Amino acid sequence: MNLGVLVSGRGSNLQAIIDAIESGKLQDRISIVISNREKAYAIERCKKHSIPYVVIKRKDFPSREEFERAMVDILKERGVELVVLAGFMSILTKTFLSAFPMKVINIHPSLIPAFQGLNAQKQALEYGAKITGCTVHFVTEELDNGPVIVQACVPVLDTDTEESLSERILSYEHRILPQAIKWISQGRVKVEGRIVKVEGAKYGTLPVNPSLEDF
Ligand SMILES: Nc1nc2c(c(=O)[nH]1)N[C@@H](CN(C=O)c1ccc(C(=O)N[C@@H](CCC(=O)O)C(=O)O)cc1)CN2
Ligand SMILES: NCC(=O)N[C@@H]1O[C@H](COP(=O)([O-])[O-])[C@@H](O)[C@H]1O
Repeated sequence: MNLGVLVSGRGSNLQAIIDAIESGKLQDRISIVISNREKAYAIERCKKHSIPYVVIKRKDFPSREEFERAMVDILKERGVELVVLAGFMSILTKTFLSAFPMKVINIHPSLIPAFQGLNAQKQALEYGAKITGCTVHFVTEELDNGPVIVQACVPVLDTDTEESLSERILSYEHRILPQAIKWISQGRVKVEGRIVKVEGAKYGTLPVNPSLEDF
């Protein structure tokens, strides 16, 4: 599958995809990386791994619609079959999503629908949660509440700061995101309304549901 990865920041989830491809665990290829921030460290990762990238900034367009259309045009030109939001910090509208129906996935650092939006890790701490986690879901117009592909539970420690909890969650993000991409690439992810089933995957055992097979 041709992947298009959208980023805004450090790019550690992008790196997890790169590592999975370079190790042979993923047979897919990253056709293009789009960053909406010029100084995103994810861009340095693209340079290091010779991955095509482009910076497309919202402020360079008169409307959100034209911003999104510019991204769609590049992704279509590159023959992208699956769009992966890997720390992409802009809410997508129908303009973008209608161009890739049920072909956009996102990694979110909580067990959605809990703690949607920004700073999910901080929300969990402030709530006093003892368990949080991360989710890979299909992206819909609704924010952080699309059909769930896979979730991982992560404990919250009394001593946790936003940084320590974020790092613990990231260690699972870096596994469930490549795994979700692999399952989609294998054609095993079936969506019926809001229900997602991964054919042949083992459900019901934590901390990851369904159980990972490759990461
Ligand atoms: N239609 C959707 N778009 C996006 C989703 C989604 O589920 N549906 N997921 C997000 C990723 N995300 C959390 O996982 C997220 C990203 C950004 C925001 C947000 O409030 N963005 C602000 C700008 C914030 C900034 O620039 O710092 C905005 O777009 O106005 C919330 C959640 C990706 N898109
Ligand atoms: N609401 C979206 C959101 O909070 N996404 C989160 O941003 C981080 C990006 O890290 P990365 O740039 O190192 O992959 C990740 O923790 C991802 O789950």
